[in-house]
Amino acid sequence: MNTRPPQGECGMYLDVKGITKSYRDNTVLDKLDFSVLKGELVSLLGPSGCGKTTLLRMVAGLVSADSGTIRLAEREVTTLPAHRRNVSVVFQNYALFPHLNVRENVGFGLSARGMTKAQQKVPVEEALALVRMEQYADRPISALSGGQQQRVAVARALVVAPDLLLLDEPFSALDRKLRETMQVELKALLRSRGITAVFVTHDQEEALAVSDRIAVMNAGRIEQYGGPMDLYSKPATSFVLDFVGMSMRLAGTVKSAEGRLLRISTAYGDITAPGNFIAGARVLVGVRPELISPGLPQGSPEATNRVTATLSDVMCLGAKTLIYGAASGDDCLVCEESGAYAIGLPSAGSPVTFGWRVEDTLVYPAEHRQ
Ligand SMILES: Nc1ncnc2c1ncn2[C@@H]1O[C@H](COP(=O)(O)OP(=O)(O)OP(=O)(O)O)[C@@H](O)[C@H]1O
Repeated sequence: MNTRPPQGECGMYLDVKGITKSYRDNTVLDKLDFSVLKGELVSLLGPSGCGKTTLLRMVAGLVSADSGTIRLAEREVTTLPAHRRNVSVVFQNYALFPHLNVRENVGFGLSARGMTKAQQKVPVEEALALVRMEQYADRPISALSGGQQQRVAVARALVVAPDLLLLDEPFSALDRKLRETMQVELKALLRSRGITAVFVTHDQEEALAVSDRIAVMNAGRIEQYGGPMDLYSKPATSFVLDFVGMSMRLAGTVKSAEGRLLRISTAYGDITAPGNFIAGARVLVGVRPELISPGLPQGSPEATNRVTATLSDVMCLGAKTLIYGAASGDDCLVCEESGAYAIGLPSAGSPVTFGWRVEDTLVYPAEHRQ
């Protein structure tokens, strides 16, 4: 159930404005703006070192900002210490207390708030029930699996009824299958309780799976902030194209520009694309692999692009097959077919044609920040 209020019915629940943070001459966050609506599940996605954890810890009150403001639930919290923000954090390593059992771990935040063991009983049992760990209440932490420890960490975070739940790579220590199960479970749990949460992850599939919106971060700034489909189908920058999902990527030079239609030369042939560049501009052409066919796509020839290369590899991944063409430099020639498409394809070394629609072609300036 989606308990997220429709946009416009409430103001920003978390509102981070103009945040800057430097360590000596290393600017980790650069005049960053970031906001979350009440009930939203948002991911901070980006490569290692881009500043995700620093932003999360700043919202939690564990790191101070050099400048800028943070408002949460209609309160200015910029200089409030962590324990006065009513924010819970689930850390990557769970940070459970090994000398306490499951029940004592979950009740820890309530003890810190002065609640007696008797007063804690009901909320702790409710929190354990939420994560389906009631039967483990008396177990020592050391006798739990990784997934069970993660559930305890979530129960401990939720038992204090936080205004905001922050999760720093919460699934990264789990194997792929368990991670996927936990993503589905946690998303359903947060939705059903209307909890506002911010996840930090460097895993784009995880961000796409769990989030209402994703903020893609690069070098201390947010490159794009939007819904998973928006980011995937309309990446605002070549960095987002690269970081979210796979893509065919070709370096090119604009030969001519007529209205909004560009003619671009690439190492594999000329193509046509919509865009706003002048002749001579160096560009990066991007196309999502599932929009490309090995051979001409359906439709009129004028509406299609076609490049030819030598088939270099075919990877059958079960539900889909990736077909690669030999490419030079940073170029990547790839298309995706559903199912075990490899049967009947020419062998490596044969020529292969990649075809796609003009309107599915994305064009960016060639230079971009790494
Ligand atoms: N206490 C600190 N002192 C000095 N530099 C720091 C400190 N904390 C973080 N940094 C630097 O800030 C930058 C951003 O770190 P941060 O942990 O926020 O990145 P991240 O995007 O979360 O990366 P990862 O995915 O690897 O955790 C890095 O260059 C890091 O070395």
